[in-house]
Amino acid sequence: MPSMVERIINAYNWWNGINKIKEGLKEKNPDAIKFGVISAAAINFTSFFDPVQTHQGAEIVAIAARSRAKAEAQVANYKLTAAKVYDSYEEVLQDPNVEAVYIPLPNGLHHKWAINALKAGKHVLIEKPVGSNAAEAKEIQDCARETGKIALEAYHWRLHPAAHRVKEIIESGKYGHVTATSSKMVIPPGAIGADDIRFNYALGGGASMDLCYVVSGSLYWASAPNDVKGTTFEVLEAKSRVSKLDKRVDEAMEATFVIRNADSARPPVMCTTTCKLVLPKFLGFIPQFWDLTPTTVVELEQAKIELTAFIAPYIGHKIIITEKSGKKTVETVYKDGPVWGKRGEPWWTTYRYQLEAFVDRVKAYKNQEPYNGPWVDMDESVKLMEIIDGIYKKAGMPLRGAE
Ligand SMILES: NC(=O)C1=CN([C@@H]2O[C@H](COP(=O)(O)OP(=O)(O)OC[C@H]3O[C@@H](n4cnc5c(N)ncnc54)[C@H](OP(=O)(O)O)[C@@H]3O)[C@@H](O)[C@H]2O)C=CC1
Ligand SMILES: O=C1OC[C@@H](O)[C@H](O)[C@H]1O
Repeated sequence: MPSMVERIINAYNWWNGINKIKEGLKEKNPDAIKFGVISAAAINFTSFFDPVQTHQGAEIVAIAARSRAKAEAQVANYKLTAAKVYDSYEEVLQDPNVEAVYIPLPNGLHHKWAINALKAGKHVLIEKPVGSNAAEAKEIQDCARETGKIALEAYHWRLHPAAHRVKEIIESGKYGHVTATSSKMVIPPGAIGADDIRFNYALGGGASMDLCYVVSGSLYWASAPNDVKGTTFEVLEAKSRVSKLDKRVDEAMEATFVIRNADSARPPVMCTTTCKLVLPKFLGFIPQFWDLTPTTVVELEQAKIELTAFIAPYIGHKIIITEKSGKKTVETVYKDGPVWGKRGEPWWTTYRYQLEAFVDRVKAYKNQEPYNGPWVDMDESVKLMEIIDGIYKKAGMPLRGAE
């Protein structure tokens, strides 16, 4: 059965006439980047197959799942006509035709398979969060450097023009410095089952891991462009609500941390994050059932900027600027923008922008050209995992991958 996210994408494609557009884009370019996919994950269609179907520079040539039948079912269901089915992930990595590997495994397996893929000479697009903890993230970064291959953590929202536009407004200086941020993400009741990987400690489960976008939102707004590495942070408070079945797994987490930039002209930024995989019940009801829109808010000296639906801005978002004077401006951005220039289509999802960036970067690599387009650097991925580790430590919980 399709997941809730897949059903949303299906409805989105139907509404925007994208299935017709896909027909016209079926033919791949001769130099299309050839991808392998390891696992028949539920997210595959939304995050990868769907964008590949509208990108003539990307092609899926291999897939494996722990059971061959599961991989074959995805090939048939999503018409992956060019994909060879293998019996193991390792065989995908050993296929000389595969240039890059998409890794949608449980979080606790990202590190192992990213390193295996890089060592097999493949570029990697790794689902978020990039590893179980910061040490694993750093090892992936080091391995990508050593092998000379490209590694991208799939923080798709960071590659959408709406996020870039908010960052542009912040950095314009018009409203002064950033002083605080708050980001929130809540999973709708019933969207995930009790046996989901998200509740499995050994597989890197936990709300802070799965809903790591809230930390990504904080760091992107708070840090000086091109100097994420230079930022330091201190977690001031972290309150978890843990699973009754495994106290190492956070069902929800509220955290406050301060981010400081190397550039001392920028004041410290107070960040608060809320993430909930499970909403608490009261007398059998969920009182917060309406509180589901993911939002991120940036407080500046002279204004507040809110980006609604920040992890899925393609579905419909608002950039709301409320100045201290009370003046309110609202804008939306679905294509182009300050980082992409003239690029994109109003219907491109965050995953489609992500694929565009990844393919562009691999192409530049193959042509031995520099790549200056939109990206999420591994320095940012490592810093994000350091903050997530810090949140777990402050909450008195073990780091993922530690036990
Ligand atoms: N970018 C985004 O918007 C989203 C990203 N994600 C990320 O994608 C990843 C996968 O999430 P999702 O698709 O929901 O998860 P699924 O459980 O559907 O997929 C995980 C896959 O991992 C494979 N796997 C390998 N070893 C194990 C194991 N020991 N236990 C369980 N599964 C195993 C399974 O593969 P096999 O098919 O080989 O049996 C399974 O299909 C996560 O990292 C998650 O954070 C998830 C949703 C949205
Ligand atoms: O985008 C997302 O929404 C739901 C989450 O459970 C998932 O892992 C995440 O990436």
